[in-house]
Amino acid sequence: MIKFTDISKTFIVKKQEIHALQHISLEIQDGDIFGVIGFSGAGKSTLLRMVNALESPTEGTVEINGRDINKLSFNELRKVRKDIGMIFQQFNLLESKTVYDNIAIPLVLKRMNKADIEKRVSQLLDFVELADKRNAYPAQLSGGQKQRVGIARALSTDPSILLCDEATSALDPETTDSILRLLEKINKTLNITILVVTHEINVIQHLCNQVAVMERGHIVETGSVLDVFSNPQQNITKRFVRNVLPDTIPASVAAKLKEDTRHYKIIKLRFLGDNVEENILYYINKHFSAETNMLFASVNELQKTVVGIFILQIIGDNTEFDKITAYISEHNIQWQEVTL
Ligand SMILES: Nc1ncnc2c1ncn2[C@@H]1O[C@H](COP(=O)(O)OP(=O)(O)OP(=O)(O)O)[C@@H](O)[C@H]1O
Repeated sequence: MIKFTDISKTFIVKKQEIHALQHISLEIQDGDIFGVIGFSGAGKSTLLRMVNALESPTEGTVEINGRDINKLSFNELRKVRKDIGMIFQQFNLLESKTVYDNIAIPLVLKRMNKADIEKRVSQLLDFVELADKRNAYPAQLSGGQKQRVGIARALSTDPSILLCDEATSALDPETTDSILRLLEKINKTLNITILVVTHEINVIQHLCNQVAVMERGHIVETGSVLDVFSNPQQNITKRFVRNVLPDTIPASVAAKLKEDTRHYKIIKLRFLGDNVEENILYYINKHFSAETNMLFASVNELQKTVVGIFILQIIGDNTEFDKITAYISEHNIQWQEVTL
């Protein structure tokens, strides 16, 4: 487990204090794919770099499997670092070395013998599906292939934790997808805990099971991806989530509604899992004296669970509206009134 307890980090630049992290407490369980999302400057990389002690906190503690990594001796820290792989947005490969040699670097530094290095690098090349690029140089590779080399290098020492700093931000959507599938395979088949920092919500959506949202050095919201995405609380979270799970009335529909002179209210419904299959709209139309009009609908899948968002105009008086919303609540469907 990785445990941050009340972490703060202040940088001092030209006598000015920069509060990069403020009172962060977070637990990342073994086996998690944990995503930290935030805009540029939120403090994500600083937080990530605390895990392998590339940054040390001004206050607070970082523990890995119960050991405070800032209290380790030099040799102990070296050992812990071997258990933590890291990949980067710009891949950080040595241009003058072949793919094989880049992957072998940590093993050479570890003084592994040549035959064992050969065996391990060959395994890794197969794992990241780059066996045919063994003798190529980084300049001859695509971005996705370079990141695969970075991943193989990070896995060479057989770590139990992998840190990913904007690992797909330099890649096109299709290549991003293939790297996300590879990271998922690493988590599932090698049982490696993955900590991802990103500003791309689709990375969290398609890869992570847990998420923390960072804003100006603080964690403002955290939880399972399903919980946070299906019911975001903070404005920044809503902004991110809206990009992958839209939940707003299209502008042209809103303009028409403004001209509607009938008495109506608007509600947003969020369905999770099996709830989606219930034909609630049919029931409302049949049993209440109100007319419903679907203004917006989206159905997506998150963590293998279906998430539906419907926005309904309910035309009728307030008594019927109250009955309808009571009925919806009874069915454990989240709803909220929406104003234009
Ligand atoms: N070594 C440093 N010295 C001084 N200030 C720093 C240092 N590292 C980070 N900062 C500052 O700390 C804040 C958080 O930076 P950090 O890189 O962690 O954010 P981020 O969320 O990862 O953003 P980005 O995605 O743009 O890297 C920023 O204001 C940054 O300028």
